[in-house]
Amino acid sequence: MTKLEQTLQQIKPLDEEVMEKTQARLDDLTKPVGSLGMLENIAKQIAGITGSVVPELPKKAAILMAGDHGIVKEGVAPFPQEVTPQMVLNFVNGGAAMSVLARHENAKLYVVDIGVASDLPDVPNIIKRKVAYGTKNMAEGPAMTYEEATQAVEVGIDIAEMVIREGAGIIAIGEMGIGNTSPSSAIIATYSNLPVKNVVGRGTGVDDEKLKIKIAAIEKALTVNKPNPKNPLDVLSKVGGFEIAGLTGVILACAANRVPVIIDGFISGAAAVIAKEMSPLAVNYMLGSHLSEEPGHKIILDFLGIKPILMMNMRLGEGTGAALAMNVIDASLKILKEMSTFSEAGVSNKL
Ligand SMILES: Cc1cc2ncn([C@H]3O[C@H](COP(=O)(O)O)[C@@H](O)[C@H]3O)c2cc1C
Ligand SMILES: O=C(O)c1cccnc1
Repeated sequence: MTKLEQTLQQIKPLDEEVMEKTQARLDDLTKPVGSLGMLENIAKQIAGITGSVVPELPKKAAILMAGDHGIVKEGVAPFPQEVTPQMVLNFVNGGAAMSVLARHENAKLYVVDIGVASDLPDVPNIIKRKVAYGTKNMAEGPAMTYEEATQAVEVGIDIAEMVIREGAGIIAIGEMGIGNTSPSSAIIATYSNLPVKNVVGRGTGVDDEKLKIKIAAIEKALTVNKPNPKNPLDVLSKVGGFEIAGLTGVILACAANRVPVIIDGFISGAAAVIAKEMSPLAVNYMLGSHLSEEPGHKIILDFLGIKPILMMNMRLGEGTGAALAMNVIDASLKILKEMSTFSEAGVSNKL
């Protein structure tokens, strides 16, 4: 059995019995039943994931995967491709938005080169697991081979398992890759059955003219490759990306190891769509972090059936929304653990 097959087999439903006990405790805390809304749902979900009625605050980590995209040759992105490796260095040097927010949340940031188109310097803290030097131009043919896509998913599984072994109890996912809103849009178009123009957005800020070029390039990629939605690896290899595939692996490994995984924005969401198609049970292990400004993100969250915690008008990626949501998730676990029950506090319950 391959590592991917093994991981898929290991994914089990949430622990319903534990969740019932957690719900009973939540209902016994000094507040009207359900009045803490999503804070209660999050705590209950994490109880069901971890199998602990009152989970401890988990050690936090973030995994950021970086890869490049052949489709940039079509002119789909306003920034040049060299920004991908430049930002990888910025992440490990501590100056990127995600570096700041991961520090703010006390989450260890793991930065992985899974498919950057150039060689990165030998500096500490870049995890080098390059599958290839960027994807091929999907407007002309498949972005990756089937084997490369499988390998990238398995790199994601490896990295997540390493991070979990190092003690992480919750993992935020993020990405960096100039052009990656295009493969993400292609994935969403495939699974939503909506026209490309309805799922695509401006990414890092294409103007009206470039938006037309972007839509045409994605439409061409779908026509040329005819990804088969029944086979998520086929979709991933034909119109995906290395960092997207890696994040799919991270999500699946989190689900297999009963670790909550926080989904970031549009691109992380596309990875989550593939993970759901590979294992519908994996969705139970996902927490939605925020609603991105990228219009297709709502379509993704609806497809996954998960709710965003925050609305911050953000559209950056990197895992920034997922990191920020950690604050709320910690708060939900503190509510479950630290609030008094009616009897403990001597507060009269509902008549
Ligand atoms: C400086 C910079 C930092 C970023 N951090 C994340 N992204 C985000 O923008 C890219 C996707 O948008 P598009 O498809 O339009 O290229 C990804 O790298 C994503 O993570 C960035 C983009 C830039 C330019
Ligand atoms: O929502 C995201 O993740 C996003 C949106 C635009 C550009 N980069 C990332």
